[in-house]
Amino acid sequence: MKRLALLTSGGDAPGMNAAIRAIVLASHYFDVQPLGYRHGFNGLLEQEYRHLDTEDVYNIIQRGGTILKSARCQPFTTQEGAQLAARNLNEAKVDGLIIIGGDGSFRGAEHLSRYWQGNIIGLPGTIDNDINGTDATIGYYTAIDTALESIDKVRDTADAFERIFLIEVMGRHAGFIGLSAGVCSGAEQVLLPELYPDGLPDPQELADHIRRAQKIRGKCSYIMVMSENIWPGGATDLANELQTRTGIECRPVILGHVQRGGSPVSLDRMLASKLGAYAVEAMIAGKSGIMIGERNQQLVEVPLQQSWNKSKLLDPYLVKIQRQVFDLVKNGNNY
Ligand SMILES: Nc1ncnc2c1ncn2[C@@H]1O[C@H](COP(=O)(O)OP(=O)(O)OP(=O)(O)O)[C@@H](O)[C@H]1O
Ligand SMILES: O=P(O)(O)OC[C@H]1O[C@](O)(CO)[C@@H](O)[C@@H]1O
Repeated sequence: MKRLALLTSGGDAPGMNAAIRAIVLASHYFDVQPLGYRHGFNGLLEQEYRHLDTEDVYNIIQRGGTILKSARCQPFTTQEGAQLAARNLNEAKVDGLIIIGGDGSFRGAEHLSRYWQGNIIGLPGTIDNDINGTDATIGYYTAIDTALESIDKVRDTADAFERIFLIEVMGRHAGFIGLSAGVCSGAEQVLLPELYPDGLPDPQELADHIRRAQKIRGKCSYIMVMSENIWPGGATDLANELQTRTGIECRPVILGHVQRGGSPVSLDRMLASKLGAYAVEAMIAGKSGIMIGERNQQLVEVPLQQSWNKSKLLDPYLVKIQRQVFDLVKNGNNY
């Protein structure tokens, strides 16, 4: 292993820079030359890369985003795209490629491996935490805290005005951010894709829950945390629907891309640092076709396909306590 390349792909996530830093420092430590490709898989198609020195990763561990930039790349998904990427990697004399991204990026890794003989290792980097085989993904913990900071603030004003708020968080297909932010903010209701596998939540049930809260507690604040995509038209349309059904004002708040930014929290920096350094060691040991993850504080090597061919499950105990034990409205409690 003489020359190792790395790129960040898909939605950026806080901690990607910490992973880049770990890979670059470990590469230099083990006498391997690191190349950084920019703009995800686009960089492979455009030969947009440069050598990374230790000074390139100085002072980035605390920064959100990714110094290599990230992107989605449709042309890469074709046979011609992957063949071009393979040719370019060979031309740049790259022996191994580390891809930091989500499950889509890992599918891209598999696609590339059909045309390129070099070693490929994935590092789970996405705020969604929807990658099977690792307890957490780089960026997830920061996204929860970012969402929480906003939800706590909304609660203050909701409490003062005794209002109903629907707060939309990220996670198109996965409710990890929604569940964690809901539990940690003491939300009265959480709407997550995993809870409604066969369709939409019943708006009448949701309206009844709000009405019952007010019957038990009197006029009061009420927070519903919902994953994006759970309702057509999102929080705005659902707020309108529930306002019509309850006759009570319901306000939407869409947190959006703020959840992707910011300085990574310590857990994300730690995870990224471990996974990044280990990925280099695994490369040098000749490993390929794997994702490096962490389970029960142990580093694990997971075949890339396993990272997406099985859905990662929400913590069932957390779901249970949120929906049963903590549902004071359903339990008829006025606190
Ligand atoms: N089935 C596939 N075959 C080949 N390449 C793919 C495939 N799926 C995704 N990719 C490549 O990976 C890129 C990133 O994938 P995607 O947009 O799904 O993000 P991701 O890595 O899942 O991250 P996140 O979920 O955090 O946004 C795509 O733009 C595409 O270039
Ligand atoms: O920024 P984009 O391309 O609209 O992607 C948004 C999606 O990316 C994610 O932030 C994951 O990175 C999802 O939670 C969200 O649905």
